[in-house]
Amino acid sequence: MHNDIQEVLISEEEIQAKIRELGSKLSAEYEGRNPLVICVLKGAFIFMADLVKTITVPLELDFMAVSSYGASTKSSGVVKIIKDLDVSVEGRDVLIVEDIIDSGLTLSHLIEMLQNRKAKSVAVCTLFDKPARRTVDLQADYTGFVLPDAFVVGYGLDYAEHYRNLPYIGILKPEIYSK
Ligand SMILES: O=P(O)(O)OC[C@H]1O[C@H](OP(=O)(O)OP(=O)(O)O)[C@H](O)[C@@H]1O
Ligand code: HPA
Ligand SMILES: [Mg+2]
Repeated sequence: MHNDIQEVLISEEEIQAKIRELGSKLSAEYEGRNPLVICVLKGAFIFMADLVKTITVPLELDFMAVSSYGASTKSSGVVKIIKDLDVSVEGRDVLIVEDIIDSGLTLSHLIEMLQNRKAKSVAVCTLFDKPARRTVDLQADYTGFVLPDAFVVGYGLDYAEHYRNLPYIGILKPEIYSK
């Protein structure tokens, strides 16, 4: 285990098993529909890579980079688009892939934007959800794990850009935040 981690919440094996489950649900749902799968960078990059390998229907993918946390454990409330999509979503079945839903601000902003751009359907698949922290009314269509109200890192999730490469989800030692 990484020296800065106090506790592993979800192991690598549990994450991978859950992703296979999500992949088979999504494969059934999107049969014959050629979805456009959108990865919300940076956090969702590992989940996206593992998830699409478990989806068996033809699909296309694209990437968007947004940021609302910066080097903080609290959302700024302002969702900044750092990189927009390369392709049009008009008339497409869009599946947004997120690592985590916390306040819900990032996703509610994205969903509204994709609907304004006339996507045919917009669904959300998130690996982690912290419903206790929601400030807007939002629910994912597919959820991997429900988490307690604690700041977590690993499997794509960062604290000040670190720990994204950990293959599990963990809680940082408190002294790391106060450095
Ligand atoms: O529901 P919310 O409160 O909006 O929080 C969730 C969002 O916050 C994180 O991204 P962040 O802004 O930290 O960017 P990153 O993915 O580049 O780390 C995470 O990856 C989600 O996109
Ligand atoms: O718990 C979290 N960890 C890392 N990034 C985040 N963005 C929203 N919630 C979190
Ligand atoms: Mg972040």
